[in-house]
Amino acid sequence: MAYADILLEQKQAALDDLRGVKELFASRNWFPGTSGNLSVRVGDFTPEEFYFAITASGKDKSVHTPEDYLFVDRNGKPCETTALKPSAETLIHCEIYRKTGCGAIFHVHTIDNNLVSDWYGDQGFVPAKGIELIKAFNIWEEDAAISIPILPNYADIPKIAALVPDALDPAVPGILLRNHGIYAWGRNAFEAKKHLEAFEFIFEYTYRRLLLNAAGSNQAR
Ligand SMILES: CSCCC(=O)C(=O)COP(=O)(O)O
Ligand SMILES: [Zn+2]
Repeated sequence: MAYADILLEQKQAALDDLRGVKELFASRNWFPGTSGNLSVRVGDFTPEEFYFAITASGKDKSVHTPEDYLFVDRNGKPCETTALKPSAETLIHCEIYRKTGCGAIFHVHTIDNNLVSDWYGDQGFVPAKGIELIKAFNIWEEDAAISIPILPNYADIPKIAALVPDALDPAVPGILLRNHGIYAWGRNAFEAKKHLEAFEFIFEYTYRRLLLNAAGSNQAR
């Protein structure tokens, strides 16, 4: 499918999804200092050809303007003539779409995801076990355990993007960059939001669990 074949209504639906999610996440302070980026895919998908709407780079994501989003292709190149620059991290979105065929990807920086990604950074994954919110990933087994991958936070984004395919776990719709933030995805904006919220719950739980464990061992001494 060529970009020109994508209907105006499909593009508008993607922009409406992005606007709603952006407003909600901004109200949670999930875009401090212009950080974070959001994308929603439009039209049909093949790994060789796909298109998505993504936030423009460096914008204040707590306000709405006519210059908040643009459409790009599978290589992260704008589909229409525009002065806007796609997110600096667009290539990471490209790799996630290409490998998973998902419909939406949301990236946020939070204190919890930064702290936990750094704490477990050397081992390369955050372990999570027996937390009810793991069910949000459609994993229903009792006392389920997952590992959330962590990649190094290179300044060179293509270098990070190259690591994405091998790091992905098909059962876990998210990936952390160490001391940077999380990318979470889903079949559509609803599911990507659900997954992101579940990850953030797990990170806050993990952080507080570590504090409680540390307090417990201090008391024992
Ligand atoms: C100001 S935060 C540093 C860049 C970043 O990590 C981010 O998520 C926002 O970059 P963008 O180009 O998408 O605005
Ligand atoms: Zn970022």
